[in-house]
Amino acid sequence: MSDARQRIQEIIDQNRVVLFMKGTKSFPQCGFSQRAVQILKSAGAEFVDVNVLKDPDIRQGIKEFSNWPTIPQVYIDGKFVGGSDILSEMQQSGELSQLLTPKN
Ligand SMILES: N[C@@H](CCC(=O)N[C@@H](CS)C(=O)NCC(=O)O)C(=O)O
Ligand code: FES
Repeated sequence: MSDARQRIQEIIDQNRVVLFMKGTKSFPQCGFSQRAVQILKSAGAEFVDVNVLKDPDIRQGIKEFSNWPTIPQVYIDGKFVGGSDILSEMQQSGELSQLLTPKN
């Protein structure tokens, strides 16, 4: 396993909700990432942010890991959920709050 792959696996194993993004949740550096932050916040999610701009290996690695070409990327319970468009759709359908509700 590559170093980036291993680090990504650890991050998603150790944190229930993770947003791989450009910038940080307090200072997003792209509108798409900002939208993802807003959606997660409005859903009341506690989440960890990973700034891919600070780490080119993670920026590339997360695309391969998820088989998804763009940032932001959200993981919930170790599973890839999607980018900002998917997050927005799931917010509107109510699926997002369902996913965020702990199962046990
Ligand atoms: N429609 C996408 C928008 C995300 C997007 O287009 N991201 C681009 C620009 S920020 C990207 O990650 N490009 C590759 C890169 O910058 O590494 C979504 O739903 O998340
Ligand atoms: S950084 Fe340019 S669109 Fe995201």
